[in-house]
Amino acid sequence: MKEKTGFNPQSFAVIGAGPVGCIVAAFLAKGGYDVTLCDVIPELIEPATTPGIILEGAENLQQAVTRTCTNVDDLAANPPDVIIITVKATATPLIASAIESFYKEGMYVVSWQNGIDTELDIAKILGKKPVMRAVVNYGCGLVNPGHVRIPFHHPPHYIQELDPESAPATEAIAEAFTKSGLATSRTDQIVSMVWRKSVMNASTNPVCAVTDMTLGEALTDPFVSQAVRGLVKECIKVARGNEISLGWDYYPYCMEYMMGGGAHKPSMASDFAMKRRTEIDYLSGKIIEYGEQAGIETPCNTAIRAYVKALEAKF
Ligand SMILES: NC(=O)C1=CN([C@@H]2O[C@H](COP(=O)(O)OP(=O)(O)OC[C@H]3O[C@@H](n4cnc5c(N)ncnc54)[C@H](OP(=O)(O)O)[C@@H]3O)[C@@H](O)[C@H]2O)C=CC1
Ligand SMILES: CC(C)(CO)C(=O)C(=O)O
Repeated sequence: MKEKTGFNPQSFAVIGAGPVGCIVAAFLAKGGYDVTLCDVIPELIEPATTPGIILEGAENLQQAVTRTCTNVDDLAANPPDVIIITVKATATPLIASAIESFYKEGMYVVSWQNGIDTELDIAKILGKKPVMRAVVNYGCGLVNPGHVRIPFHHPPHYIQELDPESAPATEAIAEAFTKSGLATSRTDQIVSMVWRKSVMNASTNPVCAVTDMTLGEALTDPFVSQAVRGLVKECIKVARGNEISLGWDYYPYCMEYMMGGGAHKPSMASDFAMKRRTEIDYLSGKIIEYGEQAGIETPCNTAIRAYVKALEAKF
């Protein structure tokens, strides 16, 4: 069952019971898989077994998971075939370290997150072989613990392994997701896919966080929308400077995708509302870092990162 060519995942652990993790856990459980949902906050996982996770909006479903736990170390007793990481990017290294204590050959770990290079944080600890990166194409928020509102869902989601030898396992995991109702495709262009999503996140998440605006409001406000467009153009320059292909039609695609977000407040706005650390280092921070690498100035990203960091410091 765990051989390279015959990987057939049956058990999944989802780490993080925020809206993104609840969606993954509910779909995989509906697909008939053994699903453990893990979160450090007991109240967030409590409803996941009874009455079950509730999804509403672009997807409508009520589904119980197999079990829950409050500590990644609890997974050691019965290690799952696949671990899906659905926490904010800043928590990834800590989780990878916890997984290391019970990791064994044949287990796979997926970064189902936003942000640039999150998968490298995992690979630094576990090596490349078990690590996969995904690009998530839904917008969501928690109404209550275990109750998720999904304003939009644009399948498919994308996934790729870091080590080419793990490609058959990626195919098997994508198939399990797809069979469960979350259409997911294996790609060999994950870096481009991550950047296509991250340019949107870097251009809107911090702006919506500091202005407390929805995507629709930020993109239609005469002044704020100029800031967003400036960020998008700067991020595109940085991608090009690093020879990362976004596709010839990227600018209109990206503006349309973000406008389609309408009344959704990006996840960084929820972080501000809850006074939590944000993913700014994995969005604007990475754009600035890659800009420096290619000799491209990034004044828009540098400014928005400064505002987010200054406000974050007050939490
Ligand atoms: N919300 C959205 O619309 C979308 C979000 N994304 C991305 O998906 C990822 C997850 O997002 P989201 O669900 O909004 O995140 P949330 O922060 O709402 O949920 C993550 C949960 O994981 C918990 N957690 C943190 N560390 C651990 C740990 N060591 N063990 C167990 N649980 C832990 C967090 O607790 P605590 O709060 O205490 O840290 C939190 O409850 C992010 O990268 C986000 O950018 C992608 C697409 C859409
Ligand atoms: C806004 C959205 C849904 C897509 O850009 C997102 O990824 C987030 O909320 O972090």
